[in-house]
Amino acid sequence: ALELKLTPALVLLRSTLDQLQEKDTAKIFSQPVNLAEVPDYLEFISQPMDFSTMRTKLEAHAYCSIADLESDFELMVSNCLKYNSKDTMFHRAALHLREVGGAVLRHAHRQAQSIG
Ligand SMILES: CC(=O)c1c[nH]c2ccccc12
Repeated sequence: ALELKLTPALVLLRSTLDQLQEKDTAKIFSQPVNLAEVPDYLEFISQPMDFSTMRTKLEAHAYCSIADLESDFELMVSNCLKYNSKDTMFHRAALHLREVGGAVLRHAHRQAQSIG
């Protein structure tokens, strides 16, 4: 109970990130895109993002709000939509993650308001 009182923001950020990552059932967003395997990736994507990087940033207190977490989530999804053509599993997975992730984030914003 004390931990919840002292660091409710961090607890909420962690639980939101966990819920977002659970929706990535194919685990295509778990780790950074492998630049050795995808040598042209940085020709299209200037700022790569993935869930492991988001988790490192969260634990380093780089996120001050749900909105901060949300912008890295949106960056990660839009990178995927940009790099992968429409007829790929990756592109479809990004569209799906954006939809279901949006619901998770809307709920998290409401919870953040109630924490105050
Ligand atoms: C998330 C994403 O775009 C990718 C995740 N794994 C990949 C492998 C090759 C190209 C792109 C990707």
